[in-house]
Amino acid sequence: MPSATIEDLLQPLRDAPERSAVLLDVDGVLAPIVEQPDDAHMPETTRRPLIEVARRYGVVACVSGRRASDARRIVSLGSIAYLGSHGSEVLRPGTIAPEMDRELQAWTRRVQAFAHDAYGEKLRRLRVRLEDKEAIAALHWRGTPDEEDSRAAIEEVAENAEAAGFVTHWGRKVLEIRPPVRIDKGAGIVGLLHSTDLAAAVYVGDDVTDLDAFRGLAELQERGRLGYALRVGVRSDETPPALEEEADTMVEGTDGVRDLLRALLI
Ligand SMILES: O=P(O)(O)OC[C@H]1O[C@H](O[C@H]2O[C@H](CO)[C@@H](O)[C@H](O)[C@H]2O)[C@H](O)[C@@H](O)[C@@H]1O
Repeated sequence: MPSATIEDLLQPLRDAPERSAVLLDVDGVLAPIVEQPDDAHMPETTRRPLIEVARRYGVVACVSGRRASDARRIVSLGSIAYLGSHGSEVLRPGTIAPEMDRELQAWTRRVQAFAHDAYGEKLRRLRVRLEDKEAIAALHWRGTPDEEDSRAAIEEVAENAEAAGFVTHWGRKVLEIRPPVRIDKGAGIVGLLHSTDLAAAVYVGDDVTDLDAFRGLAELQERGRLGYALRVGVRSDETPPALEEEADTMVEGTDGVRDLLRALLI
């Protein structure tokens, strides 16, 4: 039996667009991975079908590890929702101020103080970059002169962070130092969609944090809020094995995502 094409898998969404949700991760999905997080951008060839998808489908949202406002800056579309800080923040369509999880917000000063102390001479010399996401601090080593040494130095920081009671999370050449509160893209999605009645939804992601989002779709199905769910992984040279295992299908890089958006419009 030939395996189903992406068009076949998207058919339940295309059959009922106004009762379907299109949920997209940002970095590595809509925006190609680049060395400097500030340089990330979404190509115009992806932006065009995304605008049309936002017009046609009932719910369209970006679900990112970045601050919600930062995700919106990159995608630059005001008519859709943004779930930031891995689902802990929501920026609703047309609004300016994001709603942030209060428990998470209460940790901001403690996380920033730890990150300030940890980001010392050694990490600066290795050219590791610190990204301040308020209640989450991220240390990036992509493109540093010695990525191996940088990662080793960051591993020490991770040990200290755990010992100090924070939670650490490894992503694509990035360590996140997080408060010990639940941070989960799946919970964010369930929060956004818990009162809807959706025929179908697709989630597209490229990293381990997106597995929670896959599980969020399953939770909505269990609660009777969602019919058909499609989990799409985006392949790269950094694909975590668990993503391939849990995805219903894989597409090739950000070009594959652009093609998926186009296929939603056929
Ligand atoms: O959930 P996402 O939208 O995929 O966000 C995950 C992280 O994305 C960013 O870091 C990643 O992309 C950078 C730009 O391409 C790249 O330089 C870095 O190596 C990647 O880890 C962002 O900076 C993080 O805050 C997000 O958590």
